[in-house]
Amino acid sequence: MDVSQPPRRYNDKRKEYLEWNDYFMATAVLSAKRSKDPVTQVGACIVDQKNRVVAIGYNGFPRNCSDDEFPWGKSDAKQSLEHKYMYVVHAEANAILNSNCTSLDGTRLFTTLFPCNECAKLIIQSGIQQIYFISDKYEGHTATIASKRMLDAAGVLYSRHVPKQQKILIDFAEFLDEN
Ligand SMILES: Nc1ccn([C@H]2C[C@H](O)[C@@H](COP(=O)(O)O)O2)c(=O)n1
Repeated sequence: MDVSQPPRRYNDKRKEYLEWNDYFMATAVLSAKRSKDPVTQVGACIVDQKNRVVAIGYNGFPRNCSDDEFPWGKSDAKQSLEHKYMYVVHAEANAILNSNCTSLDGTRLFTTLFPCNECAKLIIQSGIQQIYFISDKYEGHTATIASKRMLDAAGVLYSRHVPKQQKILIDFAEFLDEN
């Protein structure tokens, strides 16, 4: 073998890189891993027209509202002060609030769960133009019907993300000192 020339494989572009949309949705999934919700962990990632990540968020209680004091339970009593829905900030809302840019006009939102009606209001008002989602588990629920009604009226596109790579492993050891 001609040792002066590295094996061909090191001369060519790596081929197993993440496609853009898988990269952005994986960022949303990773963000969801920060959620303390025992039932549903949601992550969101907002991307601008130059494929820059400008915001990420996950579902959780507001700042200074302790995850160990506020309730993570859920009950049928919609107005109960003892269930999470009264307090949790949705992942999409957190992403919008966390954005590091002055305007979200023309951006895309990658979210692990289809936005509810309250998030749809924020998405529309913030100028987000397209939504990619993984789960629509609340399809047919009132909040989702209202969400889609507003998104359709406002011309915000939404579609289910179809991953090129079904699984992405994060193994920190892979980045240890080169062997
Ligand atoms: N579009 C949404 C909808 C819900 N969430 C959050 C709110 C809760 O923490 C959780 C849902 O809990 P479940 O009803 O499944 O027990 O997901 C969100 O972040 N974005």
